[in-house]
Amino acid sequence: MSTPYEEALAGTLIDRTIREKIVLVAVALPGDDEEMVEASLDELALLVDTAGADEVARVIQKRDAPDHTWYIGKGKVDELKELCLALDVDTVVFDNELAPSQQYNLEKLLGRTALDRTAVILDIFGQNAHTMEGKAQVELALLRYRLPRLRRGKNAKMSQQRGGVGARFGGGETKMEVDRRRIMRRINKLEKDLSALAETRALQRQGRRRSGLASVAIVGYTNAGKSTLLNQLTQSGVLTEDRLFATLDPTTRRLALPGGEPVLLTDTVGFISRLPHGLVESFKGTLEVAALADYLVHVVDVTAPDPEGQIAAVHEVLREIEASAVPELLVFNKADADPIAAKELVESHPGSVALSARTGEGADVFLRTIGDRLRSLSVVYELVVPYDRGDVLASIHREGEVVSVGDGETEWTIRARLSDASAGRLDEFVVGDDAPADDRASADTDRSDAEPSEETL
Ligand SMILES: Nc1nc2c(ncn2[C@@H]2O[C@H](COP(=O)(O)OP(=O)(O)OP(=O)(O)O)[C@@H](O)[C@H]2O)c(=O)[nH]1
Ligand SMILES: [Mg+2]
Repeated sequence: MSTPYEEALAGTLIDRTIREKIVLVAVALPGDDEEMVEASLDELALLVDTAGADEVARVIQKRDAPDHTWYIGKGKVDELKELCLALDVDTVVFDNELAPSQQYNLEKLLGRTALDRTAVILDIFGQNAHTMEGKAQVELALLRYRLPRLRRGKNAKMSQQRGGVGARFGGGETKMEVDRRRIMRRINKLEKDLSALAETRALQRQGRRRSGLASVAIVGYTNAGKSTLLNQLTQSGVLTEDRLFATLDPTTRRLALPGGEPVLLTDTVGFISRLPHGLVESFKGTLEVAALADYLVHVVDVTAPDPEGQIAAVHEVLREIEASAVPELLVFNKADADPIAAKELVESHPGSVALSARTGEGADVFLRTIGDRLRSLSVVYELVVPYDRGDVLASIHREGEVVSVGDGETEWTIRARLSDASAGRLDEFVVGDDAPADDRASADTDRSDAEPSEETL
C-alpha cells in the first residue's frame, strides 16, 4: 500500500525510462535585460535537467505585459504548437509563473502539458525530500499548488499516459470534487502535523539554548557548496551533488572554533531566484533555522554566472523569512576553481572571506573570522567564581576575553567578554553584565530558564 506522500507524488514522479523533451518559454517585459532573461532560462534549463528532462528549444517573446489568457500572445502559442509538433516535444515550461487558467488554456491549445518554474522546483523538491518533516513540507506545497489546478485533468493526455513531468500535476476530472475534498483534508492534516513538529523543534531549540551553544546557519544559493562546507568542517557525510536542491533536510553538527568554543553549524535547503512563495510558506519550519541563528554563513559560488545576482536573491529570501537582522559572513566558495574571481569578490565585499570547501584551503581563516565575529557579538559579563573552580576560570579564558580578575576571600571576580552562548553556559557564575537595558532584559529571559546542563545536540 502506498503512503499518502507516495500518492501525492504518484502523478508527479518523473518517468525515468524516458527523458522528456521540453521547450522553455520566457517573456521579456519592458525593462527586462535580455541577458538576464537568457541567464534565467539557463537556470531553468538546469532545473529541468535536475528534474530529469531535456531542453530541446527555447522561445522568448518580448511583450509589454503578459497576455491574460495565454501569458504569451496567441500568435506565439500557435508558433509554439508548430515547434512542439516538429520536435516531438512532451512539455512546455514557462520561466514565469502561470495562473491556473493560463496553464489550462495553454494545455488545451497545445495538446501537451504546460508547466511553470514553480512546478519544476516543486518536482525537484518532491524527489529530494527524505525526512518525515521534509516530505510533509513538500507534500503540502504540492497539494497547495495542485488544488486550484484540479480541473485541468483531462488535458495533456499524451504526457499523462506516458507518465513523466507532465503527468505530475493533473487530476481526474470526473472525480474532481472528491479529489478536492480529499486534498483539503490532507492539507489540514499536514498543517497540523507540521505545527506539532514545530513545537517539538522549539523544545529542542530550548534545550540547545540551555546548552549555551551559539548557532550558525549555512545559507546560500542552491549548489553554492553549503553541504560540502559542512562536510569539510565537521567530517559529516551529507550528500553533495552537482544538482540543484540536493539538500532539503537540515543537518546540524557541532564544530569547535579555533579558540575551542563549540558552535552548532546547520546546513539547510538552498535558495534560488524567485523561490516560489508557496514553497517558502510550506518550508517555514526548515527555513526558520536561519532566522533563529546567531550568525549566518552565506556561501557564494564564485564560478556562478552571476554571483552578485545570487547574493541579492539570497538576501531577498532572507527578508521573506525574516532573517535579515541576523548578521552574516559572506564566504566566497570554490576559490580553487576560479581564484581570480574569488579575490575580486572578496575585495568588493569588505569583511568577506574566500575558501575552497572542496580542498579546505582558506578554512582556517574562515574559522578564525567566524570565531571573531561571534565574539564581537559578545557583552562584558561579571562573574564570581570560587577558587576551587579552576575549570570554570579556564573555560572563561578559553571562550571569552578576560578583561579583569579580582581576588576575593574565597573567589575570583572576573570581568570577561563572552558570547551569549558562553554566558548562558556559565549562568550560575554570572552576577551582572554591561548589555544595554533591553538587551539585558532579553538576555535575562533567555537565561532565566537556563540550568547548568550537559551540552546536548
Ligand atoms: N571546485 C569546487 N567545487 C565545489 C566546491 N564546493 C562544492 N563544490 C561542488 O559544487 C557542487 C554543489 O555542492 P553542494 O555542497 O552539494 O552544494 P549545496 O550548496 O549544498 O547545494 P544544494 O544542497 O543543492 O542547495 C558539488 O558538485 C560540489 O562538489 C569547491 O570548493 N570547489
Ligand atoms: Mg546541500
